[in-house]
Amino acid sequence: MVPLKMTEMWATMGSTIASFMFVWAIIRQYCPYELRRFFEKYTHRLMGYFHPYIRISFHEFVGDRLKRSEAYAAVEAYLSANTSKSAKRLKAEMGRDSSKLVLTMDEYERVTDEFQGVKVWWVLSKIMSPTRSMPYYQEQEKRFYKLTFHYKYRDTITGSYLEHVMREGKEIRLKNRQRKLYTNSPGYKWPSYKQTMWSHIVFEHPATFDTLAMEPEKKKEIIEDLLTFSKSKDFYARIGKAWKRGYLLYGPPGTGKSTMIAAMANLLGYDVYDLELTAVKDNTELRKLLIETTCKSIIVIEDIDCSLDLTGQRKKKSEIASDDDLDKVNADLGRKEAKEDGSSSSSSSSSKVTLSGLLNFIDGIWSASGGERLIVFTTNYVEKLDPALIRRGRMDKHIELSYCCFDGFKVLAKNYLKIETHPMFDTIEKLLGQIKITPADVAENLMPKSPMDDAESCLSSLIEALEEVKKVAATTKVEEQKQQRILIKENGEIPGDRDSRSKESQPAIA
Ligand SMILES: Nc1ncnc2c1ncn2[C@@H]1O[C@H](COP(=O)(O)OP(=O)(O)OP(=O)(O)O)[C@@H](O)[C@H]1O
Ligand SMILES: [Mg+2]
Repeated sequence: MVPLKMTEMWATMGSTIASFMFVWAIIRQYCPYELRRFFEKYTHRLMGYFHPYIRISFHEFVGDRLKRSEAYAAVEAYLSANTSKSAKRLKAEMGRDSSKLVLTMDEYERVTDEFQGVKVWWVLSKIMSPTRSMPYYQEQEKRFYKLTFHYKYRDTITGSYLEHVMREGKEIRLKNRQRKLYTNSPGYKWPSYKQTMWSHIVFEHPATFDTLAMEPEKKKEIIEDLLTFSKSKDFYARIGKAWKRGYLLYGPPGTGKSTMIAAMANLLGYDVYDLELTAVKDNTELRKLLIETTCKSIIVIEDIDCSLDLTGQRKKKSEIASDDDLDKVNADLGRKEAKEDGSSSSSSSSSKVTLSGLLNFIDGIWSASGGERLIVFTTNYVEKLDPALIRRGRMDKHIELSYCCFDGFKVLAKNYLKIETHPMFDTIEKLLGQIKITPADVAENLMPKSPMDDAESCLSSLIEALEEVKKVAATTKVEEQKQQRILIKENGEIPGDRDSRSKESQPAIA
């Protein structure tokens, strides 16, 4: 036999492939679905003998097509983030929240990925398949990602690589999702057929830690604490503790407690559940609300001191007990109330949520479901709260939001006026050292009141306001001293500190 020359060999191979492709194209076009599947099945089997590669498919819809496959969505997110730079044909779609354009690889585009030195290939393909539900024969597109790799790396790819793709893909999806602000407020009554007890809107608060006015070291410490928490899944599992953390934010009105919650949610990419405690019927409903919260969320109870008469419940018991017995009563109270399950309700509110119900909500067995949750309480009067409610372990971190310091002012000046330094800053620093003014008041004075207002006029208006506060505070102090002298003269009585709390929230000389 005369050996074939190279060029002839290539030509023979080329024509064989071309004829095969031609036959395949005719089969695809004209053959019924069953015959095509049959042909495909045996071609794949035949190819398997010569082809040392393994393929794994991730179909978009599995089974009845009602729900998109989680695995497919994770692969899509992973590839969109990791390989969209190398893909040459991309598909652009608005994200589910219609806020930004998402680029994913186009159909039949093939991209390469590398994991621990092993190369793999991904292709987005589609097949036509008949739908069963239709009364007449109809074909529908079924998309799937196909992963190809050499059979030598089977264990690595089916094990750690796919685990890595799923984990990263899920994380990317969580990060890109539209975040939500939930409420259980009665204003948002849910219809009886609705499954969930929470109503929600899109969470779009612009506050960040960069725009928050507070001492830089304190800010840094809080950010680090939050980031450490969000990365500590394994740590919490190891020490046998539910993956959640409690924050108590306290301080006078207008010092940035609510703003900080928004900044926390934006830093970690969490949803926010704003729990209106007075709208919760009883402990059972509170537990239901808790179960319905998802992971990666912040559960907020604002103004916890006003939410329920929690301290009142304890005072009634304490009236019949001596001071020494008080601690014991307090310790037993939780257990008793748990048994009563709401019967010892607060008289001042229609809500039957008890202190023990709330304590259970924070760290009972149910609170562990879901994981990765922050519980944040805010209050203007930390001293009014029951110690059991805010003890470490329940409220792990206590953060005081206080009056505006010079560092805080500089953050506000940068946000509002876009300036980092100005000759008037010295006067402002001196005045801020002498008086107490909230960041909310400083911010209000830095806000331009007309289009003509520039940085200088805003700073002047702030200095005027600070001078005014200083004058009022000085007059108040003189008045108080006069009152004190009169009382001492009349009764020899040294005035107690009963008014000190109301003075706290007033502007005063520091
Ligand atoms: N520390 C801060 N940094 C930046 N802006 C602040 C700060 N504190 C207050 N503000 C401004 O003041 C407004 C009111 O602040 P915020 O609602 O966070 O106060 P709050 O402490 O929650 O008050 P309240 O105790 O009355 O609920 C905010 O919209 C924000 O613009
Ligand atoms: Mg607030």
